[in-house]
Formats: sequence, C-alpha cells, structure tokens
Amino acid sequence: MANGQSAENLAPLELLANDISGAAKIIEGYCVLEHEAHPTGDATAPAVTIPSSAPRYVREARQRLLSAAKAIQQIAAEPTEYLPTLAVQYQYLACVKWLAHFQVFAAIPLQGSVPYDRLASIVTTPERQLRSILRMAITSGCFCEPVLGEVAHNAVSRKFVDQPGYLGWIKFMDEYYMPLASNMAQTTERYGDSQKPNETATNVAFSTPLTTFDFITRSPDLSKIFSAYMKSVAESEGTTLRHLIADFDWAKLGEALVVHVAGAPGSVSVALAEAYPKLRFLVQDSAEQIEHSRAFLRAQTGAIRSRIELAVHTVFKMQPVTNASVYLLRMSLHTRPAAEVKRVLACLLPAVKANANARILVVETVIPLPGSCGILDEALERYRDLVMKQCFNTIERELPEWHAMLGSIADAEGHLEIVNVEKSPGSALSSLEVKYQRHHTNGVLANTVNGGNGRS
Ligand SMILES: C[S@@+](CC[C@H](N)C(=O)[O-])C[C@H]1O[C@@H](n2cnc3c(N)ncnc32)[C@H](O)[C@@H]1O
Repeated sequence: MANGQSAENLAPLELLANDISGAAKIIEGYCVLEHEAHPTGDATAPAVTIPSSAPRYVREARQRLLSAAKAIQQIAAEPTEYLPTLAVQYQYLACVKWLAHFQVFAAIPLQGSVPYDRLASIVTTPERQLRSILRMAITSGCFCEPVLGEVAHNAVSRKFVDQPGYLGWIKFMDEYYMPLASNMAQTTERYGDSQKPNETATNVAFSTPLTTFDFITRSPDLSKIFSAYMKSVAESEGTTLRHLIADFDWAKLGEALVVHVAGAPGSVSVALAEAYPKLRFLVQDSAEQIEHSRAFLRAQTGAIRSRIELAVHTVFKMQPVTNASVYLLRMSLHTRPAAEVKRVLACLLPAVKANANARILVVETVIPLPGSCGILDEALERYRDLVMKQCFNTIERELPEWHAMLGSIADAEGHLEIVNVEKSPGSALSSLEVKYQRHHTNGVLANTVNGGNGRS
C-alpha cells in the first residue's frame, strides 16, 4: 500500500488511484505474458483491447479500471465543471455525425496519416472546420494525430470503416434517440405514468399516434438505419453471443434440446451449436421471421443445419415442446409491458414443470442496485432502462423485480424461481436460470428432492 498506509486510511481519490494502478498492472501483465499488444489510443492500437479469450480476472480488471477512471474524474472535478463537461458530450455526438456525413471515415487512409489540408480537398469541406471537428473527436478517443497537422485512424475510428453499421448507429442515435431523450419531460407531462405503447416519447417527439415499432417500420429511411444499428448492437461487446455461451453451463446438458423462443433468425442457435456439438435446437418465431430463418440457415454448413429445426410459434400460446432442457428467452421480454411478460412466461411454466431438470433461461438486462458494481457498468444498464421507457413505455428490471416477476408466475403446486444469475465482465445482459419450484410440503421443498441442480 502507498506510504505504508492501509486501505481504510486512504482518501477516496487515493483508493480510486490504487484501483486504477492495480487493474492497469493486471492488464499490462497479461499483455506481456500473452504477447498481446499493449492498449493505446494511437494509430498502432490493437483492434481489440482485451480479447474475449482473456481470463475472467483480466476482463474484470478492465471493467474496474474503466469504472474507477470515470469515478475519479467525477470527484476530482469542481462542481462548476459539471455542465461544461456535459456540453462536451453532445458536441462529441455532433462531431461524429458531421464526420460521417462528409464521409471523412472512408477518406482517411487505413495506414499512415494525411495532412488536414489534403483531406479537406478530398472531402470538399472547409479545412478549418474539418480540423476543429477532427481535433475535437480526437479528444473523445476517435482518430489520432501522430504528426502535428496530420490525422490518422486509430482502433475506434477504423471501426466505422470495418463495420458500416456504425454509421447507421450514429444516424439512429442522432435522428431518433436524441429527440426522444430531449422530450422525456414533455412525455411525462403529457402521459404521466402511462404504460401504453402509443403514449411514449416517440409519440411526443414525432407527433405520431403510432407505436415505436410501427413508426420505425413504416418509415423506409428509419427502418433502414434501424436494421444497420441493430446489426452493430448485436456485434457490440455488451451483447456479443460470447457472453451467452460463457454465462450458462451448456456443457452439462450433454445431448439435449434447446428451444429458442422468439429466436429468429437463428444466429444464437448457430453460435451455440458451433460451441456445443451435442446440443440440438428448435428456433420458434412468427411465420414471417421463420421464413427469414430458413434463408439464414441455408447459408450454414450441413453439420450445423442438421441440428437446428424451425417452427412457427407465438409466445402467447402454450409451449408445445415439453422435452427440452432449456427454453431460451433472450431480449424478448424488455420491450413488452408487464402483463405481456407474465403471459409469455406463463406459457412456459407447464414445460419446466414437466421436467424438474428443465430450465427457462431469461437473458435480459438486470439493473444493478446503486453502487453494487462499477459506475460505468451501472450507467450503461441504466441507459438501456431509459431507452426502453422512451421507446416502448417498458422497463429493464432490477434483480428483486425479476424475482417478483418470475415468482408471480405460478399454478396451484408451485411457481417459477431464479436459481442462478451469471453476467460476464463487459456484458450488458445477465443470464437468469429459472426453474419450476414446487411449494413446500411438510417443510420440504418438493423440487429439491426431485432434482434441483444445487447451483443456487
Ligand atoms: C429482439 S428480437 C429477439 C432476438 C433474439 N431472441 C436474440 O436473442 O437475438 C424479438 C423477436 O421476437 C419475435 N416475436 C415478436 N413477437 C412474437 C410473438 N408474438 N411470437 C413469437 N415471436 C415473436 C420477433 O419476431 C423477433 O424475432
């Protein structure tokens, strides 16, 4: 400990500085041991800072470092700096939008640097404006200036070239999410605590009577950028399928059937099928989506295709398959009002009641209780909660709310119960393992005798 002091005697700033230093040592030590490139923000920065194959303690150190760095900035800053710092954030979004509009990402060579004046003549923008906007973006971590007067890509800006969906994401944030967020107060003024899907910030911001889904799908422009945005979100760190694979003990299932409820197009089943060759899958969704799934599966290898079946099934009808080991519900509940969430879960109850080892795996955001995790993780989960409210009048839930929701799904002999919760470092989603719990009989939990898995 610095100066021989114990942790209890350290002031908050020193504690955070120690956290940062300790986490940075773990990360740098890992990079040296594994011959990985050291994280930097310059042109040589690796495309991935910490690979997903890194041990959990290294990925946890990265989360700790990010949160401690954010927390230390907050407490070291003067209160009078709060608003100027907030102002910087909206300018960042405006700069990235401007750079995307003038196709600056594509105009900068992937290797080497380019002088501002030459770049300005390529993208036909005033040089002084281009330089100001790029230099502002550089302070956000996007692009770098390896030689004074010349700009180059770094790992962040290169993403906008490698993954064009990033441009759709920025456009969607700017043209859709921003107006919703800035109309949040007017929405509460007009609709109070409404949970109706057509009394949201979408209705206020865009003066439409439509629900958010209808509003987006009926606008060709918006639905195009929405698809690009969703594709990028699916590939982003928070929702990558690697977390789903890591956050449940799929191997213990052996040869088993997994039903992915509302699982089109089937990319989740394909990823799991590749990782676990003994598992078979049934993807259920609407008739229209299952048609897309057929096309999607045709592009997979025969070995994968042979283990994935498709079926038209609505989440509001009783689950017809009762011999599966897992009924997976991933990101399918948070856009629904509570009454619908209950109906969806109730349709699965008989299937998990029929087999004491069967599980419902609910993969959704769990909002952390204040201070229970790093400040950055907490902010990202709370962001998702606000977006759900603004778009759908629905919520993301805290763990006690998930316990209450699942516990309320019951029949005469028992109810649904969460037996385990897992969340990989960096994941935006938690995996809630849910079983049917029989009511106490003579003080003994009937299900425990029958095959609880002991992981709770
Ligand atoms: C956000 S997506 C879920 C994505 C998918 N579960 C995953 O993990 O990537 C919602 C899915 O629910 C499906 N869906 C919506 N309403 C449904 C219903 N009533 N019955 C069955 N599927 C439905 C949609 O077609 C869509 O595939």
